[in-house]
Amino acid sequence: MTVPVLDVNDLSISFIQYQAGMRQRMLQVISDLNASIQGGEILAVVGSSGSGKSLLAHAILGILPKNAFVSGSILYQGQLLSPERQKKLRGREIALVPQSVNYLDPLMRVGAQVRTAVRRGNPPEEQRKAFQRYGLAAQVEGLFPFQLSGGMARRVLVSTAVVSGARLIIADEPTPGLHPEVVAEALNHLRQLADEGCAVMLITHDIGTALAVADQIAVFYAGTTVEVAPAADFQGQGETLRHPYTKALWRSLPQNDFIAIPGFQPSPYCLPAGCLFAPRCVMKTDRCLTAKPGMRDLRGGRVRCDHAS
Ligand SMILES: Nc1ncnc2c1ncn2[C@@H]1O[C@H](COP(=O)(O)OP(=O)(O)OP(=O)(O)O)[C@@H](O)[C@H]1O
Ligand code: NI
Repeated sequence: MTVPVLDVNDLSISFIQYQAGMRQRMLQVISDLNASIQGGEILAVVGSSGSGKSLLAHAILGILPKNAFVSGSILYQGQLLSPERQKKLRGREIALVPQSVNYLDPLMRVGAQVRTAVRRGNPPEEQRKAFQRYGLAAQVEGLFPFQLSGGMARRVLVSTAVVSGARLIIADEPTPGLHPEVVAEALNHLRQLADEGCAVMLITHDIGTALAVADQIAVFYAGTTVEVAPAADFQGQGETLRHPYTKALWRSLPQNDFIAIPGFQPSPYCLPAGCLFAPRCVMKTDRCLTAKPGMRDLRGGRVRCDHAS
């Protein structure tokens, strides 16, 4: 088997919080999270707000806040991603396509910004090649970020990732608020990069977006991975899916049963003792309320549920 470009094993993240009287406590926000991406593959990370998607991206890039305490391991090309290695690879082999144009410097022309990201070759030449590839007219390089439309801004952001020559591309929520054509275009760009051999992590809360381009879907819930499934398993009534949450999420979509899952995702301040989904689960037993299920292989995917079959 080939070595995955990215391999996240049992990642946990806690924040040290100081309370009155110098007391401190650890707030666990990510628990035993797993994810892995091969070159040529798009892994979509799907989960509702607060499930830990952005924290995973920040942990990979090495840009977590200073009070974060991390355990578990993140391997890049089979080797541990130490803080030194993260610093060396960030913006070179590992690139972020950020959420919005706000990540661009508002006072710098976009062509110049993209040129500073070039790691190989002649910067103006590489920048122009990227703009041409993404259908940005030559005069766009002279514009400031506020002069770009939403679609142009996405193309500039993806150009920045491409000129860096990255092997691992992390795209955080590239879609909300964009026109459907722009969304489709942004997703196509990610697909092209994967087809050229990159490993792509697409972070989204929308399963529809994920299914449009991803090979694998990792479903996050309350800071952990409950399931990793091939995209093709999201079909019909969800019979081929593994975790009760994934099945319920799939059936809750408007195009399916459109029935919301009762209850709420627990906050890091009051996580359940056993399975994090147990309080909302129709399959729970007494054991689920006390014992945390591990992640296991099942039918070509992975699941964190003792009852899944
Ligand atoms: N610096 C921090 N200190 C304490 N808790 C934090 C910190 N940053 C994030 N969290 C908590 O960690 C959890 C995961 O946050 P994260 O931003 O990764 O969620 P997300 O899945 O990206 O959500 P969204 O879809 O809204 O972007 C949330 O409960 C959030 O409140
Ligand atoms: Ni986020």
